[in-house]
Amino acid sequence: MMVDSVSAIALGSNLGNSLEILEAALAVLAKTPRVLVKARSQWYQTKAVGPPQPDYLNGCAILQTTQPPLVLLNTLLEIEQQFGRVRRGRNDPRTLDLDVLLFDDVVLNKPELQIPHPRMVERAFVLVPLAEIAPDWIEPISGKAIAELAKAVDWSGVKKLS
Ligand SMILES: Nc1ncnc2c1ncn2[C@@H]1O[C@H](COP(=O)(O)OP(=O)(O)OP(=O)(O)O)[C@@H](O)[C@H]1O
Ligand SMILES: Nc1nc2c(c(=O)[nH]1)N=C(CO)CN2
Repeated sequence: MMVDSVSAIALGSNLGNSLEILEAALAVLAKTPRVLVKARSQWYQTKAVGPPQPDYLNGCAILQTTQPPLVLLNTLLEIEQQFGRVRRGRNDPRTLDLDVLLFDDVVLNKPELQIPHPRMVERAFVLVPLAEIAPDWIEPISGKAIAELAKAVDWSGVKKLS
């Protein structure tokens, strides 16, 4: 029997027409077999974390899926490629970045997939949009709710797209 799981994902873009790319990526996800888009946050304009580069647009979505974690990761990587992401170094500008943040209460530590996303708890550009749509979800490593984690980070680089 296939059991549905719930996953939180992060979307980001800082190259090209980011708003169009992010909307199109969500549309592709919504048409993907065995994936339902249950909720989506607003888009946020965020100061780039890491080396100097253009601001990002970031947002989050909640998916219901029967795809296991590694299959979902592959789905996301395929969509990234569809939107022309050229992989350079970590933290380089990108047309589309899709990350798995949470997957039920799974903790996974494979080289190709870490869940929860190890850097999510320190990233306002993830926690602020995620708190909009999943404030009560407990991040299983810290044991803290997303709303609580969001309160603990600096929101100054994150503003709702008007
Ligand atoms: N939770 C996860 N979500 C997405 N990719 C992950 C995750 N955990 C590990 N990875 C691996 O990370 C690889 C590189 O990801 P990517 O280039 O998007 O990193 P990044 O976005 O530059 O950095 P960051 O992970 O800090 O956001 C992916 O190919 C994937 O195998
Ligand atoms: N504001 C912001 N900064 C980043 C982002 C991102 O999505 N938004 N992604 C990064 C690498 O994944 C590095 N820095």
